[in-house]
Amino acid sequence: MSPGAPLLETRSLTKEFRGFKAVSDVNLSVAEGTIHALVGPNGAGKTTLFNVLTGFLAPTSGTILYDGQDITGKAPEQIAHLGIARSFQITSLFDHMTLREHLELALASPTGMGMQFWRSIKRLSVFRDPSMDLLDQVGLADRAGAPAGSLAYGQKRALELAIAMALDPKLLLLDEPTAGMGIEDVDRTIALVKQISAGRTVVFVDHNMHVVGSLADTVTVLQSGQVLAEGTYEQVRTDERVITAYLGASHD
Ligand SMILES: Nc1ncnc2c1ncn2[C@@H]1O[C@H](COP(=O)(O)OP(=O)(O)OP(=O)(O)O)[C@@H](O)[C@H]1O
Repeated sequence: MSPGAPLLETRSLTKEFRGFKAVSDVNLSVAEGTIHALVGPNGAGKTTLFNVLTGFLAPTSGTILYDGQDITGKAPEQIAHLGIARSFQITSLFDHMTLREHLELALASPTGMGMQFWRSIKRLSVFRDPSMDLLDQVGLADRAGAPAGSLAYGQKRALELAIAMALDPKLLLLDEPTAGMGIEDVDRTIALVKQISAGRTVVFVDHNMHVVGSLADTVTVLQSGQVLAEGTYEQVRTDERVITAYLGASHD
């Protein structure tokens, strides 16, 4: 695949809920090796689009192409196996498990060992070094033996990023990576996403325009399920249609 070719594409992608089009005729093209932001006022369809892209929801119509392959309608596990990882807006950690155990389990899952977790806990030790590498990448190596429940909020989100990285994904989807963070954690997360995006393609949703402006090569603005505008952050920021959409909607 040539550099800059689309790694992820959607064609006329539509998701209806009882006739209501939450995602409507979306043609998205995410170039390989880029960081691509999805923004839009509340209810624009960003989360629904993420859920469809990752197989958590089946589209009503349209096509999703990943690396030239039609992945429309595939299950989340199948999509994950193709190298697409997703971090969630809502935290999914186990408070009593240590950071290293979270990573060991995540690394074991793609091998199938995760299914036999309780029987094979000793065998998970083969994942100790790679777990430490991942924790190191997100600045949490010194907390490896601590229970996840003891982490501060920003550290929990960093741990979730490390878990998403355990798949060594080609495409990383981040759902509001800075939601609920204070400015220091936001800036640390921006730096972290930049660092882990090397050699990967990243699609993220975020309401924080500082984050979008700092990270995104391309920004797609959604409104009422449709693509309203697309371009660099500077281009969409000054687009009259985008300004009107944001002024006319409540957002956080
Ligand atoms: N399961 C569902 N059933 C019915 N309607 C839904 C469902 N999920 C989402 N919707 C509707 O689809 C529209 C898009 O919602 P979605 O959560 O995708 O927007 P969003 O852009 O992610 O918003 P936010 O920024 O608030 O997270 C909204 O009007 C929402 O009420």
